[in-house]
Amino acid sequence: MPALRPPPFEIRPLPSKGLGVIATAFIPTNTLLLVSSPLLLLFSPTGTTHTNPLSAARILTAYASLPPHLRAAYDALSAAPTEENRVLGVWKSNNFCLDDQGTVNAVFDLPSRLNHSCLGGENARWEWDAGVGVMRFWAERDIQEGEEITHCYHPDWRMGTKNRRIALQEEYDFFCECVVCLDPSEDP
Ligand SMILES: C[S@@+](CC[C@H](N)C(=O)[O-])C[C@H]1O[C@@H](n2cnc3c(N)ncnc32)[C@H](O)[C@@H]1O
Repeated sequence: MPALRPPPFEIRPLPSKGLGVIATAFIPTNTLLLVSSPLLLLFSPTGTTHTNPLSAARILTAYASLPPHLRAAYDALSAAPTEENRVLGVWKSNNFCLDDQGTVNAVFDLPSRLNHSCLGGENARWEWDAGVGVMRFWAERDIQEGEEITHCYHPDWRMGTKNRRIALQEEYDFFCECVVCLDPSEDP
């Protein structure tokens, strides 16, 4: 199934989140939102984790070998503020771990503009098609016009808002302002 053309969303600046993706029309559940090839794809036979990430040297070497148009797209992405090296900052902010073992990691262009929502607040999901080498994003539920399209960066975290925000800050370098964390009725 091809993704909708023109896409039913646009990238806009959002308060406290940088850029984000906003639906420009009603999007029914299970709509294919986008299909994207990696800008930078790295394999790690032993697998990566938060505490055992890819080495800076591997990321920098791979970045240096990118053709100029892919490097420009990579450079345009947002970067984690605590990384001194911007290439590493972009990797930290935007890399997707594409398999359960952490052996395939990649940065994409448009998928990088989707902000995070903690579990229950997200409305999109992705899959990695290793055979074709593309990521596909789908509407997880009906999305209303004007709603932000988000996915859950770390669905395993089922803890109170305070602890989840600390964990997100440690792993992803941002203070979460998602709908779940902003809901005063949520478990603090
Ligand atoms: C993958 S990028 C998402 C797109 C990004 N906002 C941009 O401007 O390109 C991840 C970064 O977006 C911001 N972000 C994502 N989800 C957020 C959230 N729930 N609350 C606050 N900032 C968020 C953080 O700066 C994070 O490092």
